Parts: sequence; C-alpha cells; structure tokens
Amino acid sequence: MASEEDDAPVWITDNAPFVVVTDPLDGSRNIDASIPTGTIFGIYNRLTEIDNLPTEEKALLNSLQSGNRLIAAGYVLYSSATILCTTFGSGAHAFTLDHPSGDFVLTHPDIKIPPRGQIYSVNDARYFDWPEGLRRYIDTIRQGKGKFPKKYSVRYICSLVADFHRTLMYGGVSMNPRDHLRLVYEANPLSFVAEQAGGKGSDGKNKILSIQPVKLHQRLPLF
Ligand SMILES: O=P(O)(O)OC[C@H]1O[C@](O)(COP(=O)(O)O)[C@@H](O)[C@@H]1O
Repeated sequence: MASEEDDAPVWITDNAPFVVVTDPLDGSRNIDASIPTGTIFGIYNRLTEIDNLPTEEKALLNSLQSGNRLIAAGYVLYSSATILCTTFGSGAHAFTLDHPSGDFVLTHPDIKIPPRGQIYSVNDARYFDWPEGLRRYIDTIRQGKGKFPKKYSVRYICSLVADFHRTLMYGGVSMNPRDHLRLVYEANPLSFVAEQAGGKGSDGKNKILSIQPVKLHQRLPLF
C-alpha cells in the first residue's frame, strides 16, 4: 500500500492479491473552513512476477504501475452527503451514505458526464502562469465564443475531489495546469473514473492512464 502521506510504500503481507494507492485526505487545508474534502484510491493486482525481489523494491514497483493497469479506483467525497464513487472498469457508479443504516446506497448508477457543460474549474489566480494556448481557450469559452455559444462560468473549490465530482455531475472541464497533482494517488484514479463516465484525463499532452510513473510522488498538470 502506498499513501500520499508517506515517503515509501508499505508491504503489508505476502500473498495478498491487491496493491492500494491512496490520497487519504485531499483538501485537508480546507477543513477548518468546513469545505468538502475527499479520499482518493486506486487498486492494482499484485505483480506476482516480481515476488522474489527484496520487499522495498517490490513494494515500490507494485505501486508504480501505470494507470492502464488499474482494476478499480474511486473516491469518497465528504460534503453535504458522503458519496463513494467507484469504477471496476465497467462504468462509474456512486453510492450515498445512509447514516441511520451505515449503508452506502447506489444512488448514481452508470454515471455519464453530460456531453456539454457550462462550467470550467481552475485556479484563475494563476492565469498569467498558464501557457498561451490555455489562456486563449479559457478566454474563448468564458466569452461564449467557442463551439458552444454560451458563456462558461467558473467554479473552483480548490478541493480536488469536490471539483472533480461536480464536473462528473454537471459536465464541463476541471483542471490544474501546474505541476502539482500526483500521478499515482490523484491523476490516475480520477482519470480512470472520468474515462468510465465518458470523459478524459490528460496532462495537457498525454493520456494520463498511459503515462508510466517513474517516481511515487511524481507531480503533473491534470485536465
Ligand atoms: O493551488 P492550486 O494549484 O489551486 O492547487 C489546489 C489543489 O491542490 C490540492 O489542495 C492538493 O494539494 P496538496 O496535496 O498539497 O494538499 C487539491 O485539493 C487542489 O485541487
């Protein structure tokens, strides 16, 4: 298991079938203001072909699998409702916590991102750090001068799971164009969910799920 909060992965036990990568509490800087936070996770099969390597080495290599090999991924959003959204590779499905029973009830089966949204989500304060093409794109959609003739609105909570979940529900585009979010713990699991809901995950140039991680805490732009 590898956690965004730890420097190195932990080898829990031999012969367990799965590898878990997780950002246990994203958006934690928002907690004192009661802004939504989330947990992100991805699950891989253990690479049995490297079982004979030293523990540290096999723990690392198991955690550095590319997103294409994810067998499951998802997130939990802690907000006005507690939502667990998952994919096992056949659609994305969300469950809502029913507090009295403690059950997660299937409330959003087979989520499909609306093909057209009217929202873009980005930290606008960094506008002048963006590449020229991105500035032009955002300027175009917020003036309603793109293919879609309506003006886009901006929504940015600065809590990745919340911004992602809103994009899944309402459509549009959510992004962090700076090298900030983690490939292993954030970009890969969320891209797997996005793709299963009919969306895409990109670093601006490459498909996220095709990128081979080289470092556990590798950061990159995420669209
Ligand atoms: O400052 P920026 O570029 O808007 O980044 C905000 C993003 O960083 C995060 O806070 C994660 O950053 P940390 O992993 O450092 O907590 C996300 O929840 C949020 O989407």
